[in-house]
Amino acid sequence: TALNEQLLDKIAECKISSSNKVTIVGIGQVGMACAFSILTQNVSNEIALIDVSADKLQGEMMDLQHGSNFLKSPKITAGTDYALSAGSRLCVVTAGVRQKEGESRLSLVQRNTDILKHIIPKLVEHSPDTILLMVSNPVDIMTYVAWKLSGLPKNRVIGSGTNLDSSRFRFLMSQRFGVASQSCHGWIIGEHGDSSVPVWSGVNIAGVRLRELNPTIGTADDPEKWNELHKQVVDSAYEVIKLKGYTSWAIGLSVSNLASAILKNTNSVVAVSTLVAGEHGISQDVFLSLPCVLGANGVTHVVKQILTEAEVKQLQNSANIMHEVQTGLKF
Ligand SMILES: NC(=O)c1ccc[n+]([C@@H]2O[C@H](COP(=O)([O-])OP(=O)(O)OC[C@H]3O[C@@H](n4cnc5c(N)ncnc54)[C@H](O)[C@@H]3O)[C@@H](O)[C@H]2O)c1
Ligand SMILES: O=C1N[C@](c2ccsc2)(c2cccc(Nc3ccc(F)cc3)n2)CC(O)=C1Sc1ccccc1Cl
Repeated sequence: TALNEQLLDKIAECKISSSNKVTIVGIGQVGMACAFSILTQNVSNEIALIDVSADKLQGEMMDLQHGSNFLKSPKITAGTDYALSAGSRLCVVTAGVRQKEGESRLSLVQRNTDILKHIIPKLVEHSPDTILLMVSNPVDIMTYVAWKLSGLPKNRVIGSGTNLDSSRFRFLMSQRFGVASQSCHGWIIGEHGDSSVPVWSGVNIAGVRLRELNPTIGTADDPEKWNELHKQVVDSAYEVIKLKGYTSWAIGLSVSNLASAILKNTNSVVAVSTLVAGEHGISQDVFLSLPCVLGANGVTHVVKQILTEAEVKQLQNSANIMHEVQTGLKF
């Protein structure tokens, strides 16, 4: 008899799938950092990789599989066929094309929209109950496009939004105070990237608001120039690109953290891009980041922050810009 039978007494069939399957579409720098973070942090042990380049898929799958001995028996599959994604609890989309030299933002958005037209419907076809987590840029617009293409309810279509912006902000805060980043509380909301909004009134350590200690914080006449912290969040993104050509580790860890909230139903409050129509006087169907309660059913609550008039104005301005770009898109 075969060695297998000599060694093992079969009791029952193995289950095909655990209940924590994650599909990652786009296995570039960001997609693979997401996969690696999710596996090494034991957020999931079932990952499907999907892309357009078959060789890269096979290579990345094999390379990850070879690390199985150091992980919790991961099941890693890879291919160009979306049937591989069937039964996913979460689908992370990092597929996209890079801005060409001198390419306009709108043309990049249309090219990335065209890519999503092929990706989103197939993900939903194979996993109708999935949650979509968009990372591709411009992420707030791509999350809106994914919501329209998927037909999923708004709680199950999420963008990584200002999650990375906020984590960079907290890191910079931790550097200035010499306190762990996880003990530095600060929320960046609104549009991901250059036009994000730091909510200075809420920046605190152990509940002690910096604004109460220094009422000029975040304004131009602050002698300690704390608004530099937000500017550094933006500048450091450009700095990393200049130095290594892309970003991967921080966004990978940020996505792994969001995946953990969803798969473990932790109901964590996180900054993510959600449909903000009805919040802070915004009426358009646009996705921007606010503090959201995130669990197994996606975004179940939005925290109603008390914002200054200036902060609300910035959000409404971003909403108008998003809306304008969205109406210019061909689906
Ligand atoms: N939201 C954020 O905070 C944040 C941070 C960093 C990067 N990003 C964005 O993430 C995206 C990916 O960045 P990257 O550095 O990994 O880029 P990359 O070029 O390294 O990877 C993109 C991947 O998408 C794949 N792809 C292209 N067309 C596809 C299709 N039709 N179907 C499936 N896969 C397809 C490519 O083959 C490639 O592997 C970019 O849009 C980038 O701007 C967002
Ligand atoms: O850390 C990054 N790197 C990117 C990047 C990664 C690979 S190539 C460029 C980056 C860095 C700097 C600018 C920028 N702009 C951009 C705008 C619209 C797009 F569709 C794509 C990119 N993007 C992508 C991105 O979103 C980030 S976070 C980021 C960017 C700008 C300001 C603040 C933050 Cl927190």
